[in-house]
Amino acid sequence: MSLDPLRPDLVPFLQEYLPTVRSSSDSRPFVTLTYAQSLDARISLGPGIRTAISDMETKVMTHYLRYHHAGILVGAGTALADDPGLNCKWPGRDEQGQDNDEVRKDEPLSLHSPTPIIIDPSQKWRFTGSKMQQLFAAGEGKPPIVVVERLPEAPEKDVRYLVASRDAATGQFDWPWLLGALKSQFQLDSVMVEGGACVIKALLARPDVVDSLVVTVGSTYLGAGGVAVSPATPVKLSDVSWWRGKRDSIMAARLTQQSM
Ligand SMILES: NC(=O)c1ccc[n+]([C@@H]2O[C@H](COP(=O)([O-])OP(=O)(O)OC[C@H]3O[C@@H](n4cnc5c(N)ncnc54)[C@H](O)[C@@H]3O)[C@@H](O)[C@H]2O)c1
Ligand SMILES: Nc1nc(=O)c(N)c(NC[C@H](O)[C@H](O)[C@H](O)COP(=O)(O)O)[nH]1
Repeated sequence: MSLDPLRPDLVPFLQEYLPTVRSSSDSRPFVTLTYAQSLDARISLGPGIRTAISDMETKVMTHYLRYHHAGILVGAGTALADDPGLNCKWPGRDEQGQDNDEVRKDEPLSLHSPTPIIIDPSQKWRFTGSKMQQLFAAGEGKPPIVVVERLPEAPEKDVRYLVASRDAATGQFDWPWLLGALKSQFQLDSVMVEGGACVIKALLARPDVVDSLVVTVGSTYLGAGGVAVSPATPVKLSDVSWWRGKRDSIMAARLTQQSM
């Protein structure tokens, strides 16, 4: 499936939320948390159900964001439910370094696609047979880094593994450690987090590791059976901007450290 051109006003709208070069002494990558939700704050029709919320205009925007990140991270729940490709289909930048829909037609899509990162402690997802593997084989995407609790006895071909530490309090992988390892061991200086619910909820509470938040709001209700993304406690935002498309709107913002 090919994409429509990017709506030009999305370029200035997103500019201040895109990854900036972080100082080499920074221990973690630039992190953008991004997802699409319905008007009733659902991200899918139900657990494990792949649900299109974004329309073409905002889908292109997601690929534009992918173009600007070195890594793209999802939880195992999303990898299993959606079988995502996680590549970048958006064209690229011209010789002047300007974002441009008309360039890069002849380059392989893998060149500017981010590296997929799957958080899969108990290794339920398989690269073998996935859409991601098909894209990699066709030169249209990169192979993944899978974040695991221990190395598998039979590692999958082309997969790189990151063995992660669990946070003593939550039993979950520790985000600052994990992000730091993606930078120090895999040289990823920017990571776009695409979900799903478990990952989004956890990171909405982490202004210490999230630099930008980009939420697409689709003009649809998914109903009470849908998977909600309400964080455990209130979250305050700053630097809020809205973009309005034909059907969807996009909010870009930053999480704040302030208490309510
Ligand atoms: N609308 C959107 O933008 C969007 C985006 C992504 C996913 N989705 C939807 O979300 C649903 C999946 O959500 P979900 O919450 O089940 O899955 P998820 O993708 O958040 O994955 C959850 C799993 O990831 C692992 N995990 C995540 N963080 C971890 C951590 N810190 N430490 C250890 N393990 C960790 C665990 O195995 C956990 O069970 C699907 O229906 C999918 O279609 C929607
Ligand atoms: N922006 C956005 N709008 C949506 O309507 C939707 N369902 C997702 N979901 C994000 C999740 O990561 C999906 O798995 C990927 O969007 C799969 O995308 P690709 O296979 O790479 O095209 N994201």
